[in-house]
Amino acid sequence: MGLTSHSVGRHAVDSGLEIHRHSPSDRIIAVAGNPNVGKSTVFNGLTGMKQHTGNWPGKTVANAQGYCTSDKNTYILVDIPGTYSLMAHSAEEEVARNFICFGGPDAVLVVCDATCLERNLNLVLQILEITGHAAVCVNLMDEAERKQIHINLKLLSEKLGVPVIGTTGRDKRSVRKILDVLDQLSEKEGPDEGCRILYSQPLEAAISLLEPEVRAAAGGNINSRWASLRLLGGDKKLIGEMDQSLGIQLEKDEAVAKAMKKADALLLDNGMGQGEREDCIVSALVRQAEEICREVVCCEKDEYHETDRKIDRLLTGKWVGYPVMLGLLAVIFWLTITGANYPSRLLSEGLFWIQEKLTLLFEYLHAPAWLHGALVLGVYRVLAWVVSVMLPPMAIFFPLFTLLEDVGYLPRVAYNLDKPFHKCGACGKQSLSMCMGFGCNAAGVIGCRIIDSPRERLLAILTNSFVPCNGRFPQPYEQKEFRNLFVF
Ligand SMILES: Nc1nc2c(ncn2[C@@H]2O[C@H](COP(=O)(O)OP(=O)(O)OP(=O)(O)O)[C@@H](O)[C@H]2O)c(=O)[nH]1
Ligand SMILES: [Mg+2]
Repeated sequence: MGLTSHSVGRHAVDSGLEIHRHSPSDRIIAVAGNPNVGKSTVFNGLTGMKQHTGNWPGKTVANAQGYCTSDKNTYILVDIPGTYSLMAHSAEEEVARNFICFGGPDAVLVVCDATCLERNLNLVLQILEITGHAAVCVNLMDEAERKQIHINLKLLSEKLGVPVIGTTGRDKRSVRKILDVLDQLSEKEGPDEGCRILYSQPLEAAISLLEPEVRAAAGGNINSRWASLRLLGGDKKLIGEMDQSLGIQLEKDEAVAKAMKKADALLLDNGMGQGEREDCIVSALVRQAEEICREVVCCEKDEYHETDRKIDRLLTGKWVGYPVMLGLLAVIFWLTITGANYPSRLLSEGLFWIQEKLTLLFEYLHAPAWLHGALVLGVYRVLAWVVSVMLPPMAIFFPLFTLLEDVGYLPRVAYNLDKPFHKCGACGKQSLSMCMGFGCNAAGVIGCRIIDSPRERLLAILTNSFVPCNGRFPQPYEQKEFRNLFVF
C-alpha cells in the first residue's frame, strides 16, 4: 500500500515511490495539506489523472505521482495523504511527513481550505519551518465566497513570505494560476529559508545552543533549526527517520550530544521536560496561526457555520442521527434492489436474444458442438449473466453512494457507528467499507485502506465478505439462482 517508511524515506524518489523523471530538469512538487481540502482535485486538474476524490477526509492513503507541463518547466506532482500536522500520529500522516521532510521535493504546494484557514495554517507554518520553497494554494474559494468569508491573499503572502493564490479546485483557470506560481518558485534562488516561528525564550536559547552543531554535523542536507527542534522535542520515530535520511546518527555525534546535554539542562532548569516542550512548540504554532488569521480573514457573518453545525448536531445526534441513517440506507437498498429489476430483465432478454442468434449462426456454419458449447454456452452466456445481473444494481448503488459521499454524509455515518463498532473491536470507518461492500465486495475490501490500525483493517477486510454484495441481493426475478455464481 506504499505506507512503509521504506517507500517514503529520503531515497523514495529513486526506490519505493519510484518517481520516474523524464529528464533531470523535471521538478518534483509535493501537493500537501490537511485532509479533505481538495489536494487530489487540484492534482487531477493539473495532471489529468483520476485520483479518488470525495467529501470525507482520509481518501488518499499513499503517495501518487503525475506529470504536468507549463511553458517553462515539467513538473512531477506527488499527491500525498492529508495531514493535520508534521508531528505524525497515523500511518498516512507519516507518509506525508516523510515525503515532505525527507523525500527531497523541489517545492511544496500546500493546499488549504479557505473556509477554515486558521486550522490549515498550522500545517503551513510547520512546512515553512522546513522549507521556503513552497507556495500556498487557498482552495475552496467558492465555498468561502458563499459563506461570505474574505481572505486578503496579498497580506497572507507577505506574512508567510511565500506566494499565495486563491483557487477553486474544479475551475480550469485555477490550474493556470497554480502553474504560474510553480514557475515562479522554480526561479526562486537563494537559501532554502522558510518562515520563522518564535518560541518561548528558553526554547529559543536551547535552539541557539544546538543549531550550530547540528548544522556542522548535517551539512546543508537538512534545515538545522528544524532538526534541532525535533531533537529537543524527542520524537524518537522522527529522529530515526532523520538519521536514516542523513546517513548519520545526529544524537550520537559528539558535538551534537554535548550541545544537547547543555540544552536539555537549560530547558529542565526552566521547568521544561519533554511534554512541556511539545506543548510549547504546538502552542506557538497555534498562536501564530491565530495572529495571521486575525489580520487576513474577515467574516461578514460571524455565525456563518451555525447552520452547518445545527445540521451536524442533528445528523450525529442519538435521536435523529440513527433513524435518518437507517432510513437513508433503507431507501438506497430499496432503490437498488427494486430499481435494478427492470434494467436487469431488459438486459438479459436482449443478451439472450443475441445468444439464440449466435446459436443459429453456429448451426448455419456447421460448427462443432464443442466449439458452440465453449464459446456460446460458456463464455458468452456467463458474460451475459454477469452483465445483466450485476451491472444494473451497481449502476444504481454506486451513484447513490457517491451522492452521499459528495454531500458529506458518509463521515457522519462513520461517526454515528463508531461506538457500536468499537464495542466489537472494530472502528466506525469500517461502516464505510461495509457500505461499499453492498455494492461490490472487491471495492469494499480495497476501501479498507482508509482504516489506520492494521488490526482493525484486517478485521474489516476479513468481515467484508459477509456483507451481501448486490450480486447476492434478494431477487424475485428468475436470475436468482445465477446470482450466487458471481459473487466477488
Ligand atoms: N466547492 C468546492 N469543492 C471542492 C473544491 N476542491 C475540491 N472540492 C471537493 O472537496 C472534496 C474533497 O476533495 P479531495 O480532492 O478528495 O480532497 P483531498 O484533500 O485530496 O482529501 P484527502 O485525500 O482525503 O486528504 C471533493 O468532494 C471535491 O470535489 C473547490 O475548490 N470547491
Ligand atoms: Mg486526496
